[in-house]
Amino acid sequence: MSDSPESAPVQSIIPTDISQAVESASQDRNLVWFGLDIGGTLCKSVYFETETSQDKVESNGDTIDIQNLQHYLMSSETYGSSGIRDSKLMLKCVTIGKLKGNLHFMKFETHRMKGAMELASKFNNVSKIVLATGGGAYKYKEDFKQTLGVELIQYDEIHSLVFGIHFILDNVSREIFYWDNPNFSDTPEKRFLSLAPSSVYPYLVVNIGSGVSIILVRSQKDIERVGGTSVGGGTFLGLTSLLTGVTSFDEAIALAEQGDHTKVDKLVRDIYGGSYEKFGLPGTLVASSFGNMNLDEKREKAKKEDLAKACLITVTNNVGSIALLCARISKVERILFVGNYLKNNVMSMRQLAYAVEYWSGGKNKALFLEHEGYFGAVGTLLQHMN
Ligand SMILES: Nc1ncnc2c1ncn2[C@@H]1O[C@H](COP(=O)(O)OP(=O)(O)OP(=O)(O)O)[C@@H](O)[C@H]1O
Ligand SMILES: CC(C)(CO)[C@@H](O)C(=O)NCCC(=O)O
Repeated sequence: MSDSPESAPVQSIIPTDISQAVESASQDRNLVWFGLDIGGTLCKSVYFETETSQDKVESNGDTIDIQNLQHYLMSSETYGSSGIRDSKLMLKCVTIGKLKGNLHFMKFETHRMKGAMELASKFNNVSKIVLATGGGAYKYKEDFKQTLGVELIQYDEIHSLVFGIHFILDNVSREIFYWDNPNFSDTPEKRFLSLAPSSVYPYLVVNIGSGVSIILVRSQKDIERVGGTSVGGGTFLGLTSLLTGVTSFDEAIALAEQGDHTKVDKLVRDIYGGSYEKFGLPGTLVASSFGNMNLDEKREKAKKEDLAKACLITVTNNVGSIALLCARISKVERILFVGNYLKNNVMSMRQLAYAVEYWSGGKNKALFLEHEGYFGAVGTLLQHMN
């Protein structure tokens, strides 16, 4: 089988040369289950701590490594230089396939994959196979085999995402939320919706990762990638780093929180002196992102904070308007925004909520999910175990 994504099947097809390994790992009930979503910026990892692995701890020769692994993962919420565990998202007592257990959510920067593998190599024999999706499931397949002797079983990233969303909606009651009055009050209310997966269809899912994929989901299995844009979370992080010198996403967000993008962007009112009423464009609308930065006097006054905020608004508005166009073309009202760009990024969520509500005349609503970046990784476990 080719490792190229172009030739990837919808679900994993296990090649002959590893089918035996997979078969024996499945029969032997793999001791430790990991689902990875190895993206362009972040590697998301879901660890399924099962009752089975607890049984094995008592009776198996691999006992020490499993206990060490479990202890290593659970005794801290940070690992190495970029790894973190999102302990608040942990799910207790979920059932996947025939197994019950707890789901733990972790992530680290993909460019640190080599270090992560070195770390993993310290826990021998705990897993013969690891389920994986995202571009890195292809890019790092051989490295996993060579370094760890682990077979990466590949699953398609968009199908994994949708399977993961469906499962989480089915298992978590406070998952979907929206922002009430996103632009009219200083502290907009975050409100949860209880929507059964079956009543959420059809919907558009806008996955804001490094780049952005927009998927029309008619049912769990009837999905279509209806759009995308290369201007996504990677663009925000890249441009903000370039313009302000920040070195992390958290720093970029913190800077943007203090900024004023109107010092950088050219607004409708800068051009009209007010609103462009005939076509419903308010004076405060951005007419041209970064459109004031060709002027020396404006450039001198723009602070790093303002530049960071302008980057955030540029990316967010662009994603919002492409999402809305896709929703119109696809004739759907519900738009779910996911992906790690939204992590601790209330500014972008509010902006998306406001833009979607405003430009659709209240017809469309922007919805968000608590497990924002982990659906793909969860989806690999579901596809393999069900
Ligand atoms: N700790 C972090 N480090 C780097 N980027 C972060 C971090 N937290 C949030 N982000 C944002 O999340 C984006 C990556 O999101 P996500 O993990 O959903 O995508 P990805 O899977 O890496 O990308 P793609 O799906 O395009 O391959 C980054 O581009 C950045 O904007
Ligand atoms: C390439 C992927 C699918 C990798 O997850 C993502 O980064 C993406 O959808 N980028 C946008 C590509 C485009 O449609 O222009």
